[in-house]
Amino acid sequence: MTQSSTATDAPVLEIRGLKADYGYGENRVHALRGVDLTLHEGEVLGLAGESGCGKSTLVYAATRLLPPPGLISGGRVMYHPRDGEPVDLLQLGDRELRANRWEDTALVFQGAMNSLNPVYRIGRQITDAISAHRPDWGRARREERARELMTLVGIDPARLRDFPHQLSGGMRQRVMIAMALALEPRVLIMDEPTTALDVVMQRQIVEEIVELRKKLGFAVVFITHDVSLLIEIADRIAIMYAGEIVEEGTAESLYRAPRHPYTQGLLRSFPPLHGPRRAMTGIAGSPPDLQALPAGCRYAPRCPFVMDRCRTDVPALTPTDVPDDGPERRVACWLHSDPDVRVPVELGMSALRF
Ligand SMILES: Nc1ncnc2c1ncn2[C@@H]1O[C@H](COP(=O)(O)OP(=O)(O)OP(=O)(O)O)[C@@H](O)[C@H]1O
Repeated sequence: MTQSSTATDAPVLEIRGLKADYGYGENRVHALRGVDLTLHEGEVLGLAGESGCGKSTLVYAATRLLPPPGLISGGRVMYHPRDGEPVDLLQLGDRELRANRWEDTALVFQGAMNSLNPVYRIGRQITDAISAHRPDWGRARREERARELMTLVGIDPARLRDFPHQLSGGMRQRVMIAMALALEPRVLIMDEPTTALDVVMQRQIVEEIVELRKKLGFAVVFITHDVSLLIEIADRIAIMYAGEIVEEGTAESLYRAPRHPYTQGLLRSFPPLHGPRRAMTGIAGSPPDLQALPAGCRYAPRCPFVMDRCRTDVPALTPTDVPDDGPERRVACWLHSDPDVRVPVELGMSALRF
């Protein structure tokens, strides 16, 4: 868990009722089903869930980068600038949106390192990217900034003269992170930024991002399947299932007492990064087909604690019935929102220790 967080209570991004679909008519898939999520200034917010649960769709929709056939079908994404009134990113015109993008919100996506142009030197690619947003900066200033950025992500600035193929995968991904940080954004979105790298390199880069965040104070949305990694690096975690957030809370509280049976299952699917080894049991079954969702709770068919009500009524994401959890801790599960039902034993989660 992050020890010296720079998080504050001030919201930077407030996602409300966000809905997104893929395709039209009968083939339409509701990939986001009304997501509410707030990112606070300076925090690391982790987003976890199995493949296909909508993590990427959520961040691409929230930044208006959702590629066709994706379509936003409802909701608001309020961005709170440093000065001035909040704006709904979904209502901005193209010009305002371009200005917001990258200056305020930067994105490093899965496999970004492969998007460097193979025929240009790294230095040129960084300075070109800077000049697109800072046309008034002279060449010397742009080059100086490029050197600074390379140092920031732990690469010798002499490598600015290299072509992409002369750098390792980890270095290329660092270059992409450097580019994302070029304009000192307030929000850095990272969609599985280290998936294509070996585990040692993954670990190094994740640690560096957390360090940079402390130094520069930006907020991070970090997407991964690996909830154990998030427990180490995130301030808060949101768990997604079938296009919805099903649990949200501080990393510490989610680790100590995961409330949603899906969160419990995810935690048992990844080895903890520290502490004793334990058996990984995973989650039986697979996520539902988004075109044929079960009635009631979407997780009911896989849930070891399923009750009659779960098969008919959809649970809302609400504060839990456990007084110690506080209002920030929310879960969409009848086990925790119905006062007539007792919370099950924590499935031996207390055996998990760092
Ligand atoms: N181009 C597309 N066309 C149709 N449906 C899509 C498309 N992209 C995504 N989807 C649907 O949206 C759902 C959410 O996908 P998304 O990529 O957001 O999930 P994810 O949680 O980020 O998965 P991963 O971890 O594999 O990246 C998927 O289940 C899929 O059915």
